[in-house]
Amino acid sequence: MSLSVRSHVESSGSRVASVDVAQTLAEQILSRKAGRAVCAGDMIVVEPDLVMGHDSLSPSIIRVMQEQLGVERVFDAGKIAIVLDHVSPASTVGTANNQNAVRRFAREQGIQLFDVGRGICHQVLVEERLARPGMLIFGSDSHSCSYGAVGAFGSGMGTTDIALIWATGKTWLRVPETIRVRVSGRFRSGVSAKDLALRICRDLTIAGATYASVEYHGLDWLPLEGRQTLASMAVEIGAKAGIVPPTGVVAERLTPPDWLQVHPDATYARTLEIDADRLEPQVARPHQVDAVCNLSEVEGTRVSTVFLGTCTNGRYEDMRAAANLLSGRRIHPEIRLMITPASSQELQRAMRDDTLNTLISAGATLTTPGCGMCMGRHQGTLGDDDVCLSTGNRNFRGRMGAPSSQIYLASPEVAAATAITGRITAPFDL
Ligand SMILES: CC(C)[C@H](C(=O)O)[C@@H](O)C(=O)O
Ligand code: SF4
Repeated sequence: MSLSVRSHVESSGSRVASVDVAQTLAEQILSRKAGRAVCAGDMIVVEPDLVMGHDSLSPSIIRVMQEQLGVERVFDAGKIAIVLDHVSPASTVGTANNQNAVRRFAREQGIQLFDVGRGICHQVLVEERLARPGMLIFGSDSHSCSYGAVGAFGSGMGTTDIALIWATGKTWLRVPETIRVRVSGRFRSGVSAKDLALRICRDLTIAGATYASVEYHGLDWLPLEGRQTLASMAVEIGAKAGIVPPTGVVAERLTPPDWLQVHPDATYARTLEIDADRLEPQVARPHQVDAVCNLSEVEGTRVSTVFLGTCTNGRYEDMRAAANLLSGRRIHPEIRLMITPASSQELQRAMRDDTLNTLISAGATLTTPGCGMCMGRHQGTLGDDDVCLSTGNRNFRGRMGAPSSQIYLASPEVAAATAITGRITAPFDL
């Protein structure tokens, strides 16, 4: 790709590339961070705007930084956030000790810590407006692509890479190619952003966007929570990032920078077209996220547990959608309906109207905001032969507990309908 590039000096004095050719959103964000115009395939060294760590990996990140790299203090405490969300509150002595060590570290270093009960890292960073359009954000969690919901380039990294950023403030990456998903129309009643996310997994498959950035077009009307659902699942198709252009509600809430614009002439490796009008409820069967079919193909499958939660679908609107169906009804007597709000703020929103009361009156069990049973480590771990319908993003074998258990993934609407009948059920069939 040949570029015709102009460079200019911003008032701040830093040299920033401005480009005559159309760039993808990922190229625009990474050009700002690299200080020059970059395109897919370039190797760059960048200084991220924000680096997130959570209770699962922070203990080992701290060890690698201090013991292996020999660096005592983080590069800039103001650019780091730690969230205790994965097994929170702690369920074992080992977890409790690890979390206490992380608390001590955050206090000593002056790092902002979101403690037990505040919520899932990806939800908290958006609520706190720490994640904003145009930012480059890395997190010690594969679903850090979720920050694409607000027009940021978010990506997950492992312990060693995050430890290196905490120590030096820098990291390197290859600028990804971009795959465009172009959505037309709107969802009909009973269909939501989760069905779109699952449809994208079905069409692109788990390896279909390997190392790419995915741009979602045609969704200016989609509310923030729907964008979060969509962006959180970008990693399930192998993507490095998944970015929803910061238009509509996100533009109103977070004022994106002028330089971040969709350019229809940008180079896309591939374009996937989806008609939202014709989308049916989608379900991912065990044990792969792209084993997706129309709900009608698995309708009637017996389940023992329904889980409403996670960074993909644990927000107020998800609980509300479930409450609309559960209002005046009871869940099936052989079903456990576990509800784990994505954050304390989402829980409070559900308390302000009759959402929470409706869910609990229908027989749901409420747990502390956080990841809940998503990874099977507490608050509802599945036993042998349990069959769970989850609003989460992963259905790998044994993820939520026993290796012989099974996980189906679907929307909150399908979760509520299924909790009522005890079998996989479409929301409009009630
Ligand atoms: C524990 C963490 C490292 C993991 C991830 O990276 O995604 C978890 O959040 C998950 O959803 O599987
Ligand atoms: S809610 Fe689930 S998918 Fe999201 S960060 Fe937590 S464990 Fe990972």
